[in-house]
Amino acid sequence: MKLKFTKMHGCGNDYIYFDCFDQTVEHPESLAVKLSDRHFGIGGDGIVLICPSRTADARMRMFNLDGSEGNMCGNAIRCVGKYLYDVRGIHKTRLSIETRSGVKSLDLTVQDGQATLVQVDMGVPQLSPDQIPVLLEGDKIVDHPITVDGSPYRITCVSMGNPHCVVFCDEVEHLPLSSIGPQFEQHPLFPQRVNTEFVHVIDPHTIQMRVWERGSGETFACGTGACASVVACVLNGLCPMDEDIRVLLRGGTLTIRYTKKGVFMTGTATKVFDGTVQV
Ligand SMILES: N[C@H](CCC[C@H](N)C(=O)O)C(=O)O
Repeated sequence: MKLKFTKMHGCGNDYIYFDCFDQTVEHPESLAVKLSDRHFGIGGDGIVLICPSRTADARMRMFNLDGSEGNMCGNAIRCVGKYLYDVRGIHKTRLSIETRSGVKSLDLTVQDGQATLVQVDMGVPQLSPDQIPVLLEGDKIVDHPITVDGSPYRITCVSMGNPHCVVFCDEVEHLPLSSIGPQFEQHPLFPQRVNTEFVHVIDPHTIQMRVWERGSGETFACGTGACASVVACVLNGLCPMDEDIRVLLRGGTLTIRYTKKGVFMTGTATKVFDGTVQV
């Protein structure tokens, strides 16, 4: 069977997108593993299905590199918004997209008939340990000491519809992420595994972040992770609320604002190419 796809990325966090309005994708879990391979497949951090929805303009499903289904993806949702506007011709600058963690609202900036910048209302972060989930006591987990692979770390935990653990570091460029990332991901404190952000605060309005994603490993950016990092910065008194914070990622920059109403993420969405694949 042949499937049409579009390769898109948000700050270098790249996925293979399938339009499921017109075609059916069977076994997305195994397809994600096969097609994400950067040597034997198309290459990507996973796959995303853009499906019809009864309650929103579209429904999105995302599958990590290992085939596991994520609840939410900040970089993918911006690309889905761009796809709906540019390709499916839904010419509204406010779009709603259904995810496994609820319906999200998007505001598009359009230039020359194409969506360039997308702002997403990412909702209110969840901080209680059972909602993240993390097996620790308390109403929130802020600057909490844990041991990972024999070394001490301090973690702040946030759910942005998916679980995140934020660790503050003096620098992130030289971190051996491929060895410490999996130790966090598989740590027994996180029964559903976890996405881990390593954050260096440059100044109260600028942070640098690297991420080890549950199910995909190190990616060039993580939208939900950037939001979780800014929430963690506010909880630790490192960044202000209600102001734009720039999050510098390996593949670009996202602007995050944490307000009482929720977290707002703004960033680009980029199409790379269209293709057809035999599956
Ligand atoms: N890259 C994504 C997150 C993928 C989530 C996934 N790794 C999980 O929670 O299983 C983002 O931009 O938010």
